[in-house]
Amino acid sequence: MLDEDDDCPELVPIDTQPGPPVGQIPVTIITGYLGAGKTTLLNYILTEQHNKRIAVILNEFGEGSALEKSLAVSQAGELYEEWLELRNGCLCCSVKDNGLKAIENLMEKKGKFDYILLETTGLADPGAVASMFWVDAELGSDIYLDGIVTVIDAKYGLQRCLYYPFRQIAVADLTVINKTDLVTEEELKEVKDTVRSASNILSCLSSPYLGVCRVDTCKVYGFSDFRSINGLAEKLQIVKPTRAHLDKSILTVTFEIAGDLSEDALNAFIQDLLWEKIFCNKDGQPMSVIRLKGIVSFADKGHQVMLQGVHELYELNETQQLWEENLRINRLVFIGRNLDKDILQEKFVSTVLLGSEKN
Ligand SMILES: Nc1nc2c(ncn2[C@@H]2O[C@H](COP(=O)(O)OP(=O)(O)OP(=O)(O)O)[C@@H](O)[C@H]2O)c(=O)[nH]1
Ligand SMILES: [Zn+2]
Repeated sequence: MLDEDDDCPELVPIDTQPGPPVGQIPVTIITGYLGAGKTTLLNYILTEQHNKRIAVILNEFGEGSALEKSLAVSQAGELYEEWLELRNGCLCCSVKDNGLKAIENLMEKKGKFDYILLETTGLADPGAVASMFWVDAELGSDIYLDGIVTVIDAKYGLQRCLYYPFRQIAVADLTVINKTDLVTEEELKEVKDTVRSASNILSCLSSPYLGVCRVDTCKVYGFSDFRSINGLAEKLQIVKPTRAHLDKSILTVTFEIAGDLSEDALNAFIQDLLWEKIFCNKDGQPMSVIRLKGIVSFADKGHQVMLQGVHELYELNETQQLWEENLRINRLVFIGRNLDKDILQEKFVSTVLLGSEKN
């Protein structure tokens, strides 16, 4: 059961709020750093009984886009239907035109929705995404910004004084502190204090595990009762970005390799990478992985296995998805610093891929 945090302020109606625009569709932005639990929250909302037509838009970008898309599909089955593709990969510059067009196309194809949920990439500045909605409000669009939900990883989210999480908290209408199962009460308190100091959030929730606990989904969308677009504009004024663009030191490496893997060797590879940090790039700097995703094939398993990693934590779970006959392609996405594709791929092939020693 998800506890509403007693210490957090109650939802308070904003006096000057104009009320939800009549006949328009609310968009809720779900943001949060790499691996915080955004997709887990989305999956939860979508599988919950709600009698609402909810469209989901994933804002993926960069080199790993196609791969990440396919990973999201396998994770969520048929729930995800549309992706917001950004041509030049930089959210701040390109979202305004592309984003609205993607949403309007989606509605043309699928009819009207009750709600639209938009998951931003972990490195997105949600303010840039949000601003496209209020600018457009004046132009009479069919959609309007309902609110911003920020998911915080209680274990890793605030640890490293990261820039993006703070900005993401600052613009949030609702902060969901996730992964509280991974921290002590004291650590959780620290996270809550930090979240509060970084924002004037209307409400915050903490979730022991979004994947299994019940989130009161009404709190995650349907903000229009208590917030206004003007309020957001004001908040964004206060938290003007000091860096306009994505963190360039964070790289994405992806590769695809056909064949079966040794499960033990894969575990050893991941542990060397995430725990021992023994892999270095060509300049001798240790690779540091923030996020790891993959679909992998083990010889004795007919189903695809999903790999998920966030900092030092990782898990391998068998999915419902069967491999096609003779078409087993391992797909991996690494996001982090000092990553070198050639070195990672060579190490992976030589140590993890079965039969590679014969090649
Ligand atoms: N222990 C624990 N793990 C969680 C919880 N919520 C999510 N996870 C795990 O965290 C990992 C990342 O979750 P996602 O929902 O994919 O995170 P995300 O924010 O969508 O990730 P990106 O889109 O890659 O930035 C997965 O392995 C989840 O199973 C939680 O409450 N507790
Ligand atoms: Zn996600």
